[in-house]
Formats: sequence, C-alpha cells, structure tokens
Amino acid sequence: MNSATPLLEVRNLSRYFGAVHALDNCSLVVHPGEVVALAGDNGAGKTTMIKAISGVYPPTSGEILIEGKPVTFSSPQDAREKGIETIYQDLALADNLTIGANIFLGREPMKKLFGFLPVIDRKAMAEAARATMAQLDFHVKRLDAPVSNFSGGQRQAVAIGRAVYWNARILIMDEPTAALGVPEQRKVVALIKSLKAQGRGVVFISHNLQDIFAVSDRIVVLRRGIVAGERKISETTHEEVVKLMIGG
Ligand SMILES: Nc1ncnc2c1ncn2[C@@H]1O[C@H](COP(=O)(O)OP(=O)(O)OP(=O)(O)O)[C@@H](O)[C@H]1O
Repeated sequence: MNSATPLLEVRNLSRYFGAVHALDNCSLVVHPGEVVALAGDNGAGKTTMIKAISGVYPPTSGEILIEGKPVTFSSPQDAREKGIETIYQDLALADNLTIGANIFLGREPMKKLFGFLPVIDRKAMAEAARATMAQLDFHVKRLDAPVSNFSGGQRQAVAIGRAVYWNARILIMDEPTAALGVPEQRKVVALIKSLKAQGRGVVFISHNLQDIFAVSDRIVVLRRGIVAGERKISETTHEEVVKLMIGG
C-alpha cells in the first residue's frame, strides 16, 4: 500500500430515500492514524453516511474504497470483515458478562477438557481481554466483573477493545462522548488518541465541538445532505464550524 493511499475513501456517495436526498454526492477520506470528525445539525446526513460506510444501507450511487480498492457491502458483517467496525451509542454490550466474554460474544475460544470435551477457554478470554485493554492503555482491576459495574467511559473502552481485538482498521464512533461526564469524556478522547497512535482510522460523529477539537485532525461538515465544508482542525475555529453547520 502506498502511504498516501487512504484507509477509507468515500467517493461521490449519494443515498436517497424516495424523494429525500439524505446524502448527495458526498466524499470523505480517512488516512491511517487519522481522526476525522463528521459534524452537522440534526438531519444533516451523518447517520446515513455511517450506515452507508458500515454496510447497513447500500448507496444509491457512489463508491467506497478501502486501501484504494472499491468495495461493496451487502451487510454490516461484510463491512466488519473488511476492517470497518461501527460503535453505536448503545455499545451493544451484554451487561451481565465480563470484558472477555463481551469481546468474544458468539465467537468464544474453545479448548478440550480431558483431551476431548469442548469447553469455553475462559483463561484465554481473560488474557485476551487484559492484553487488548492494555494495548489501549486502559488498565482494568477486575477482569471477572460484569460490565454493568463499569462507568460509561469504561463501557466505551470495552466496545472499542472488542473492535480492536477483531482487527478493525477503521472505527466509526457515533457520539461516543454524549451522555458522559467530563472526566469520562476525557477518557474516551484518550482512547481515540491511542487508536490513532496505532495507525487506525477513526470517523467520529459528535455534536460536541470541544471533543471534536480535542481529538480530530480534520472535520467534515454536512448540511442537508451535502458536504458544506471540510477543514483541518488546526486551521479552523468553533465559529467557522458552526457557520458551516447552519449555513448563511
Ligand atoms: N430510513 C429513512 N427513510 C426516509 N428518510 C430518512 C431515512 N433515514 C434518514 N432519512 C432522512 O435523511 C435525512 C438525513 O438523516 P440522518 O439521520 O442521516 O441525519 P443525522 O445528521 O444523523 O441527524 P441526527 O443528528 O438528528 O441523528 C433526514 O432528512 C432524514 O429524515
């Protein structure tokens, strides 16, 4: 792969729902180690964009490329297999299970008891959980505790850990800091920075400009289904972004 090749490229993507043009000719690139914020007012098209990238909605037209190769997804599973993992606000965690069990949900490692009886390898799950969370610089005291005991930021870390364990190269995060207190928001920002340091690409949807400016390299602003503007974070201001969001 050429180092200039984006990890993810969305090229002139449109998605219509009958007469509603939820997205019209929108483009977006994410390079390795880059965090791109996707911003926009309610109804701007953010959710439609992430659903197109994650295999939920086939685009009406346009292309999606991963490392320069055109791809089409027939399902979220398909997108996942190509390295795109989407973390929605509900996080899709099983509350009564441990971090390890959440990472392996439905794909548990097995071992043979007495050389023939297949059982879940809980030790391997716990070790994978520890190593994965350490990779994110997130140190958990109780690997045997159910995730229902965890704070919002810790739960977000488990969802990210699951994506990382299964080799997601591009993580799409829908409002990961919404509904969190300030210290927890900081933890999530730190987690996103560690994904970036590992060379993964992140698309980060948020209404919170402070978080966007704390963690993103670039921002793509959608307005009523079109890209209203794209800026490097180092070259823009909150005021300019708000103007792009509301227009005029
Ligand atoms: N399944 C659908 N059927 C019809 N219209 C839809 C559908 N999904 C989205 N839309 C329309 O597409 C437009 C973009 O919606 P989308 O949910 O992508 O915006 P958003 O930026 O995510 O908004 P929010 O911040 O409120 O979640 C809206 O006008 C919405 O009503």
